[in-house]
Amino acid sequence: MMTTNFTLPKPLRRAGSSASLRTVRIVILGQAAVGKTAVTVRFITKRFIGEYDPTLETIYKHELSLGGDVVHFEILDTAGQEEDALLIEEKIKWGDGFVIVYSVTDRCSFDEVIRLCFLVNHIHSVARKSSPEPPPMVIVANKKDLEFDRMVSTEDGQNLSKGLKLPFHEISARDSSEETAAVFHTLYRDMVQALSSSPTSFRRRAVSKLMEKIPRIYSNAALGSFGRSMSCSSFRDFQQD
Ligand SMILES: Nc1nc2c(ncn2[C@@H]2O[C@H](COP(=O)(O)OP(=O)(O)OP(=O)(O)O)[C@@H](O)[C@H]2O)c(=O)[nH]1
Repeated sequence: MMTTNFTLPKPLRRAGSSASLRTVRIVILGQAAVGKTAVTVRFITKRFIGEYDPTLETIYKHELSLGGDVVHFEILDTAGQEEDALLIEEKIKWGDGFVIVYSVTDRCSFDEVIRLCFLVNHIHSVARKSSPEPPPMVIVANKKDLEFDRMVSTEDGQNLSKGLKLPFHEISARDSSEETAAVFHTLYRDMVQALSSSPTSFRRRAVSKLMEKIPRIYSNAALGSFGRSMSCSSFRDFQQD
């Protein structure tokens, strides 16, 4: 299991247990070919794998030790092409936190970020009336290694993130496992903070059966051996009802 020196706010640690287990659901959004799968697989396996099936939509399950907690990530890597509004709504409702990816080599993918952020905020504000705060989100500018093909400056990305009041990471999934992991650590930290300020914000709601049809891959399987099935508690366990 991978470990990191990530520090959690103490009040959220489960009393009496040294390593608690929590489940976080993350949805990766962004236009086609911006590197959503590359970012997800880089985080989970620390490897960069060049080509993937663009149509394959997957939920990756991955366990990681962060600041003394065992965190069970469920990461939905969406297919980037235009799709059914109902389907995207179900996926957004399913998620607790969101990574919105664009490519620095693709101006259209950058323009799409605002629409996706508003869509996430809108769907969550309707679905989770009890929690008025927008859900945790991170903006990711990927492919920064392709400097000669760059169409979106770092400053453009920073200004967008300031305007939307969201964290911003410019990364290369191809070149850096650390930069990629930092995206998920930031999001996880914000999810923990959101939970402490709004304990009902991660209450699970019923989602469509369509979500059950998305294939699941356990990180151990992605690494070449079959993963264990785990029985685990979820973020709900940390709500103080
Ligand atoms: N140079 C470079 N290429 C990258 C990087 N990240 C992804 N790619 C490449 O970009 C292409 C698309 O990557 P994917 O991860 O399949 O993109 P996606 O957003 O999941 O695409 P869809 O599934 O079609 O939505 C592939 O050829 C990757 O190898 C990066 O950081 N640098």
